[in-house]
Amino acid sequence: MTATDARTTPDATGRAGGAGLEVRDLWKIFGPRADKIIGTPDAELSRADLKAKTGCVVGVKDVSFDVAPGEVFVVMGLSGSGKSTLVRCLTRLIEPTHGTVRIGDDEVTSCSESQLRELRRHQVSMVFQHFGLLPHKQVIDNVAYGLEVRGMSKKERRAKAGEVVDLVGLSGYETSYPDQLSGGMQQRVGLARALAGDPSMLLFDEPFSALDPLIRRDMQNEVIRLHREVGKTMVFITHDLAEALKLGDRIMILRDGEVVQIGTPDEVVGAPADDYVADFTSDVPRSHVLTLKWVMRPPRPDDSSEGPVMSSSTIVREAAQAALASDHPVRVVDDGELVGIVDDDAILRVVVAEQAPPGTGPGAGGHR
Ligand SMILES: Nc1ncnc2c1ncn2[C@@H]1O[C@H](COP(=O)(O)OP(=O)(O)OP(=O)(O)O)[C@@H](O)[C@H]1O
Repeated sequence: MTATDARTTPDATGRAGGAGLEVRDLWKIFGPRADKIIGTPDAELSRADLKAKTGCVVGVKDVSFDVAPGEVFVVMGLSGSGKSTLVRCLTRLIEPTHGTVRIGDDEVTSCSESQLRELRRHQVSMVFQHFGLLPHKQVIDNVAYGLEVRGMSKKERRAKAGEVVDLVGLSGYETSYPDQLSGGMQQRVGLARALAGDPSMLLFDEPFSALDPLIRRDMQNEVIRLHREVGKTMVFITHDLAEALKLGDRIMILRDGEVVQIGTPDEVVGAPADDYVADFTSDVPRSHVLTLKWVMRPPRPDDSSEGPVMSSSTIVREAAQAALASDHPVRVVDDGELVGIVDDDAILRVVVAEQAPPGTGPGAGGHR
């Protein structure tokens, strides 16, 4: 998902698709002498034991991951798992206790204060749950605010803001004030404001959790559409698995500040790393997420060569109709090579499992 659009201008690095992110050995421990804990046996204590012994709380514990330019990377976990702390450490709104963060060519963890300001103004934008709009400014000026801070002329910034207002579907509301807009529309202003400066990365911290379910769905679709149009790298925090599965190219699941699993949606659902992830994913309609890769079997010499041909990344639900309508099993072909066969009953097992009690269907354990 790295499409670009004529409206997108290249970022500071000359790319339109966004910057990559590299996080290594990142820790955030809140409390007294937190930096003395890393590397000692105390660092291995559970969160509760460490708090009891030292008064310190582990927010993020030894987290490493990479996000590719243009990727949508979702960070998911229950309340208190460290999502907000992690995302704030990426631009040092919270100072990490240990570890390195690189965004594009910048090593964030060794930037000076002025370099950090530049990075936050030009490279990385954040969208929060609380929109943080300026109530006395019109939509257009809220969107243009970051450009104003950068010193762009009024004419130029209004022109740029007009473009992104259009991009997020708010044309006609340029002169409205935030309190005249619904929650969903206010969050569109938040999105437009984040996009206005052509950042190479967008960080979303539970931006839609306060919205009604239907509006929330619209906004998720909006993010998918915007991503197709502008192709920015996105790191999206949520505690909602359905949102994570819908938006993420990959998902990182946190528990008590630690990484439990990093994988594509079908990997997280098809091969949960442990019971914690399995519990999370047990209610997911598997046919909506699992791909043929998870249900195919190796080809046999006596298999029919007349079945419908599909790639292993086809979602089971999308394959079901053609597969069940055919008298021959599906031939799974990747790059011209026959890699597997999907029989009707493999499809039915997934579909029927959706009616079964959670956790009892195929794939509820860890098959890979
Ligand atoms: N300033 C702070 N001082 C001490 N502990 C903190 C501080 N900020 C966060 N924590 C603790 O760090 C842990 C991770 O919190 P964090 O807010 O990052 O989790 P979260 O996954 O974002 O949760 P939520 O979804 O509720 O926002 C929690 O145990 C929290 O109590």
